[in-house]
Amino acid sequence: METIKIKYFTDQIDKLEYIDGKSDWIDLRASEDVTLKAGDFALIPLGVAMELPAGYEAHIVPRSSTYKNFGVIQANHCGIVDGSYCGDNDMWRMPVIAMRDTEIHVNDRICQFRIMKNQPQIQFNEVEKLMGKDRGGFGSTGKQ
Ligand SMILES: O=c1ccn([C@H]2C[C@H](O)[C@@H](COP(=O)(O)OP(=O)(O)OP(=O)(O)O)O2)c(=O)[nH]1
Repeated sequence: METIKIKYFTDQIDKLEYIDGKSDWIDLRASEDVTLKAGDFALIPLGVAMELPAGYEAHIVPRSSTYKNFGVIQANHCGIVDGSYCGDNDMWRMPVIAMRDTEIHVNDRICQFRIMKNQPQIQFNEVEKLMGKDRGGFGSTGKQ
């Protein structure tokens, strides 16, 4: 079990909940009404700031139903919340592009997140040649 210190910027959204059993991703809610025209970009405020456990970051992605329900695509595809994003004003946001005219209402569950362990420290060791066999890529194994 890990503990996350959380600050809510509004009492208009339900508290975040870890639900055991179904999916361990945690839904995030819009903390304001947002009206968008097709093609608009917006940073949807998620109404929370958190201090993650040491050595963790968080990944934010859409819910499976986000596009169907709201007609928006997450502009950065996967949001990365660094552990250092833990100040009193570091509210989480979801960057979106509207594909149709749409309304997102306060307290709508718009995306989801999980925490992930930071990768180990990495140093790059430059070489002239790699000894592995070329694998090919980008369709090299065909279609079927
Ligand atoms: O979908 C996201 C992505 C990021 N963040 C917050 C947390 C993250 O730690 C911070 C900065 O993100 P990142 O470093 O990926 O963005 P940047 O474009 O490099 O901005 P910066 O200049 O703030 O580093 O913004 C969000 O709230 N939602």
